[in-house]
Amino acid sequence: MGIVLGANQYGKAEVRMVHVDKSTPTHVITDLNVTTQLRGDLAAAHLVGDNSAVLPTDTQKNTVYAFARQYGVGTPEDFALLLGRHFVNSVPEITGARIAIDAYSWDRITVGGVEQPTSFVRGSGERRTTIVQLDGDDFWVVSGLSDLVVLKTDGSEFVGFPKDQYTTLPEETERILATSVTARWRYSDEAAYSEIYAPIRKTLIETFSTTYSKALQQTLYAMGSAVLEQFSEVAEIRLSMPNKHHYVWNMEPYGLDNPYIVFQAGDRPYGLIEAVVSKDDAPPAGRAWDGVPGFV
Ligand SMILES: O=c1[nH]c(=O)c2[nH]c(=O)[nH]c2[nH]1
Repeated sequence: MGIVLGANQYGKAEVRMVHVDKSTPTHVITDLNVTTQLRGDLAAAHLVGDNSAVLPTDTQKNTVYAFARQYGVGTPEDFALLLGRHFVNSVPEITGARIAIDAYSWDRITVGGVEQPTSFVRGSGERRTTIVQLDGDDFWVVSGLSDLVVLKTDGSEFVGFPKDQYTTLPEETERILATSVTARWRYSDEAAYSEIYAPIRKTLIETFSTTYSKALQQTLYAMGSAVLEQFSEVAEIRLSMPNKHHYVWNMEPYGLDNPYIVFQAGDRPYGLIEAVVSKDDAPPAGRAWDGVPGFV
């Protein structure tokens, strides 16, 4: 029997780094969670404990802080590319890298209607995300967001589904539609990451709102299509959307009616709707989706 080493990568997971840009009196805060993973010819490390090509994960962590100080951060995509290129050029045996960054939001505190330049309140749990893959000089950028929670109280139905002996769900022409959107998209060209993020997020939210929903599946597809139609740089978008069920609470035992006014917010289980939506002439994905969890 022979034993072989398969695919491997290593790095520092979840480096929490906060950068404050103080170049103007109105400070700008960037709060990141950075994961670095390197790959290449690391057989000697695994097979015989030869660490001559193993850039320590501790050094990778320090590089995150040092680069923030030396170069600033900019967009998560640009910072990930900066780090990845550095690591790929650091040790001859290291030929590839995967840098994943989640960005947490801070909103400015307003006092008496005036935005404070140096104090912040943590934003929603929503995160801006990026995963950058590098292989030598080649690179792939996936941008996205997660935990974008949206809800609508009208304009949603779910009817016409098959019924068998286990079906108890009533056909509903009125319901709350709510979800927590995780979206990731890849580009066909290099994109202006700082400019494109907010408009894509806005398109997702607006399409959720304006689409009359016959199912969360249809809403998901409409959201993905809208992004592809409006942004020529985006080749493909993947969406994962839990159906955050809201159950009409039965008031009959209390002798009250309940015309979709009072709901029980469900926790678990939840429907989980996921799809890839892409342009039919999208360039090949290459390594863009390698190791991206939580999608079809
Ligand atoms: O939008 C929905 N899609 C489903 O697939 C589904 N299944 C279900 O029970 N409710 C819903 N709602």
